[in-house]
Amino acid sequence: MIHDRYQLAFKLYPYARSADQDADAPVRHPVVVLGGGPVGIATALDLGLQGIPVVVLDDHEGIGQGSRAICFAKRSLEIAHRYGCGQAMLDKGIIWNLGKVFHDDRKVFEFNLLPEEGHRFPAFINLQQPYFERFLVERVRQAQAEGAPIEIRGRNRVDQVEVSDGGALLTVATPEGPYTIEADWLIGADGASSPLRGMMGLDFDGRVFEDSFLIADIRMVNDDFPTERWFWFEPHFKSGASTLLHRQPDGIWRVDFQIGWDVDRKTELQEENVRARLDAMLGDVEYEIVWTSIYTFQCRRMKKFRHNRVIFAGDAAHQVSPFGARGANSGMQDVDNLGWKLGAVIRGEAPETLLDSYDTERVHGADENILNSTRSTDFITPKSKVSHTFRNAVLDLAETNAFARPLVNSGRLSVPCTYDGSTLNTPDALEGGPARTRPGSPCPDAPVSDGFLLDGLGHGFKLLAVNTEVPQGALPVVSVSTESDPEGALAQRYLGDATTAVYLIRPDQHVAARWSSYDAQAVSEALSRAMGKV
Ligand SMILES: O=C(O)CCc1cccc(O)c1
Repeated sequence: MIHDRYQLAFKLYPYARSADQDADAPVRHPVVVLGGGPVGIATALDLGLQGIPVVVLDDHEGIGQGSRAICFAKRSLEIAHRYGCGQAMLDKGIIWNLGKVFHDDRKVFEFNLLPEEGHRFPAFINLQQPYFERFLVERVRQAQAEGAPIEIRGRNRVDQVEVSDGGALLTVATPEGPYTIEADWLIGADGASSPLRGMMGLDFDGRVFEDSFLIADIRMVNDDFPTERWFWFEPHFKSGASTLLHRQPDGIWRVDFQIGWDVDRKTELQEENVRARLDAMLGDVEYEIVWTSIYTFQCRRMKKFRHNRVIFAGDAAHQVSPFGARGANSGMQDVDNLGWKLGAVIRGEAPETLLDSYDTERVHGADENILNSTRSTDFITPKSKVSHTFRNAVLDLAETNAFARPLVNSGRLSVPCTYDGSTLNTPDALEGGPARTRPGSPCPDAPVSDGFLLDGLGHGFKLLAVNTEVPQGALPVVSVSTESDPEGALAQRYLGDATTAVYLIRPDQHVAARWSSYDAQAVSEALSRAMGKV
């Protein structure tokens, strides 16, 4: 029997009997993904679009209710765009770049997350997680129709895993009884409480935060709040020790109230108690409560994300607080990193050890997210009288003194990390090159003659030639000229003080190497290193 753990927002992959259930012996698949959330489906899309057969197993038949993650960062949209569904997300989402911070009844300061032009995507969109997931699944359906070997099996719950050097044997429960399948590679994208992690006896290291937040998603018409992120420390309306406000599509607003550790959840979630907080905040405004929930959080990660042929991604591997929106967004960066590496290993183009770099690079990313998340949580919820006094002094100072503003931390919002020190990087050889595009960096977008740079980079290794000639050879070349960008964004992001540049770009659009001119031997060595062959 398979019980629902939650209600569905969209039923997208109803149970259907698979031929594997009637096979005499367990059928073997190159990749099995556990979990049909954003990370699992994006992994399937990434691999399926490379032509690698993937089976996704999920114990539900679609996407769970509740808006949950609502802030999707520029990098997630760029990744989704490469998969073919970023524009649909952008069209539905609420675009925002600006954040405002308040203390009591005063505005302390505001910040712009994307203070420069020349990017296809904004710093953030707000979009309910069910929509984000639905766009991914709809793209899977389209890709399947075009021949991508992706299968999503709803109401398939993995109850047992036997891991071996060559992969894993899975026992899968279905409404028609259990069956077994084998996987060369098993991806654990089964969420924060990952049953796979439990079955393998693996655990987390990290910190539990003793505080609770009440989420209320409400439908209201209120143009007094613009499309910005508003964060109040100790708000004058006293609905919580802090309060966060975001606008979502469909006239919905997300309010997070910090309500303390020692709370009775049932009482707090009673409608009259939720309304009391909202009324104090909103005054004489009509609204309808759409969804409420209480969350606590932890900042933690698994020691290792790769366990031979089993690889963990997203919340199954690492968790942070919601502040900074680093949860779902870092999961998308995991997929971006894993997809091309696993594809190259399965095709026999790279050694299996390339996947160790997934571990080191994404552990590095998780540590950066955990550090940021921990710092913002400590600032939002000071743990002693002294730190509370210090925190409020910083807020007071920041109101009139710009130097204090970087110390205010209501959540540092998600940006992709730079893989400094990665063994896949070749030492920087572009004299005068900008720091933001040093080896290991995610490529910033830029305007080019026919649109945006990242569209041209697409998937697969590329050579990016800026103001110079590179012969077509083993790698596709993307040639751009700063003449086509009178505003100078391309030059600023990719040349700095140099006049010409050649970049080796990885399939996840991170810089692997850069030089001032083309040198076939140097490119060939850098490519080998980026494929984990050196
Ligand atoms: O603005 C932020 O820092 C994140 C907002 C957010 C993200 C996910 C859930 C949630 O309740 C708030």
